[in-house]
Amino acid sequence: MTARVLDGVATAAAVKDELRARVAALRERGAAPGLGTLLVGDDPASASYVRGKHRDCAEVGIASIEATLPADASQADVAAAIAALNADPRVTGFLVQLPLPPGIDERACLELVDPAKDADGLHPTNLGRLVLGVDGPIASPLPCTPAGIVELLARHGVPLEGAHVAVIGRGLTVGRPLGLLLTRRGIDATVTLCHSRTPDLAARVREADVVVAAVGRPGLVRADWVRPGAAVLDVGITRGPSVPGSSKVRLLGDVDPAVDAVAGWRSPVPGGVGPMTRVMLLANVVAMAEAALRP
Ligand SMILES: Nc1nc(=O)c2c([nH]1)NC[C@@H]1CN(c3ccc(C(=O)N[C@@H](CCC(=O)O)C(=O)O)cc3)C=[N+]21
Ligand SMILES: [Mg+2]
Repeated sequence: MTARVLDGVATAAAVKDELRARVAALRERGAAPGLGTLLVGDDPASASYVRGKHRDCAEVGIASIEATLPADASQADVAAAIAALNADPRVTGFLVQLPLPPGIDERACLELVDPAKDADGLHPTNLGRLVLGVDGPIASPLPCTPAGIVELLARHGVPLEGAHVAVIGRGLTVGRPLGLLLTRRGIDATVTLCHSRTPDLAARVREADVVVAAVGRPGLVRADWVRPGAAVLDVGITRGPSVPGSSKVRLLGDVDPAVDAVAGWRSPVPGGVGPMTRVMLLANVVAMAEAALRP
């Protein structure tokens, strides 16, 4: 067997087409959506992700507003930049690119974002709404990677209702909110949320119809861990050694490529969950701009 590909590039393109029409409708009503980004410091991977987000915005007609601060910015500097984005009428949604430099309190910064402009869905109010399972008075933004994973599976016809999902990783942006999303009424998966202290991780993965690996350890999920036919989603991205004779670095996922011989579905790295994460950010910005028009 060779696993079928959960194609994040094609799926994100289809979602973008739908968003383009909604953006055009918003513009006609004088409510042009705008994404703000705050990048602190000069980590090359973070800078490249932020550039990618602005490129995505241009593709669907969303304005983008870039704020940057130097690596030695203080907590007060970051707080002031967040306050400016909260107040900027061009910005209908924004994100603070993570990770922030050492010495900056990430959680404190996330709490300063206006929940109605929280494009990442990581403000405690929005995470709380995810726990409660309600859509608030504003369209509650969902964390982008979990939302992208659910969308990627749905658009390939992989069922979640009644499925047993093993999520590996309990981080703020992926594992923890994904567990909450998958167990919502209407999605109805059963979730085992695994982490670095889970005894016998291989056995937990073997029980799963759907496996999501979000750890950042290359090749962690091995072929003999995977139930034949399972869907395996790879969220890990580790920059490996450069490709010989090229300036390009190899991107390594958390899933051993040998899993392809066993799994029914697999999302690749690159080209799987990453593009879906990016497009769900756009979807949040559009939904928040639409919500801002409602009385
Ligand atoms: N506030 C905040 N929100 C985030 O959503 C956020 C963040 N901070 N910090 C970093 C992580 C990481 N992340 C990725 C998004 C897209 C790709 C992506 O498109 N990856 C390409 C490969 C791109 C490459 O690395 O060369 C792919 O998988 O095909 C990867 C990683 C969002 N994050
Ligand atoms: Mg189990």
